[in-house]
Amino acid sequence: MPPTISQTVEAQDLRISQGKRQILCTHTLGFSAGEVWHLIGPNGAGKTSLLRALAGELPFQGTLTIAGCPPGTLPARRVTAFLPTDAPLLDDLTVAGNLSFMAAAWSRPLGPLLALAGQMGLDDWQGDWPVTLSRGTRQKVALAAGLGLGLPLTLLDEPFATLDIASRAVLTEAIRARASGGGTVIVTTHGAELLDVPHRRLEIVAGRLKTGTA
Ligand SMILES: Nc1ncnc2c1ncn2[C@@H]1O[C@H](COP(=O)(O)OP(=O)(O)OP(=O)(O)O)[C@@H](O)[C@H]1O
Repeated sequence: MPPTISQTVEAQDLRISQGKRQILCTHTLGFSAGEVWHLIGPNGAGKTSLLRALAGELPFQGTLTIAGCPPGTLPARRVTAFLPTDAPLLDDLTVAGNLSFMAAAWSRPLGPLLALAGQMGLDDWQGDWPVTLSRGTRQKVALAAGLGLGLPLTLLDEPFATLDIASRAVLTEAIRARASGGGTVIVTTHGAELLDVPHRRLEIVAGRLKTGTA
């Protein structure tokens, strides 16, 4: 089982840049177990950049820790699922192979990944190769894998964007369930998809992160 973590993310004097331009800063920030955060802001505000910094894919200045460890280090990666838009799949494995690989790589049971895949209508696609799938279907595979792992920190970048209506409902429920199970979930959307999920707001305003209630 992944460790239970009460304070999943902590940041102090965090500054994130793209090239030479600082795009985001915050004095202090903390995300705890069981919380869903809706990360919002206009196009280009820095939402993806923040998620990439949390996932260890973008350098930053200041202090940022995931479960007490710097992003990108092995202990932090073991507890983080990052689902970017167009999340990559392993193209030389079938859909079923991708799900099995993810479960094995994270030492997690395969059942929840398969269950979520089934709820998203992927049962008929298990033997297919990712390269033959539509963008939305690929995204479903990635979401089933990422959320099915049940890791302490789940980062979802516009996860609803390519999903059909039925799968949007499945995803909403999976986000709610992940938080109920003690996970921290950070979700970017430009819409009101999280209306039915208890959550807090994390807004980027003029390059600064502001927290609030939904
Ligand atoms: N690889 C890059 N090199 C240079 N600048 C970049 C790069 N990626 C993003 N940026 C810039 O960083 C800023 C923040 O981009 P980011 O993708 O984080 O915004 P976002 O809030 O996720 O936007 P959107 O809602 O459009 O997805 C933008 O001004 C963007 O132009």
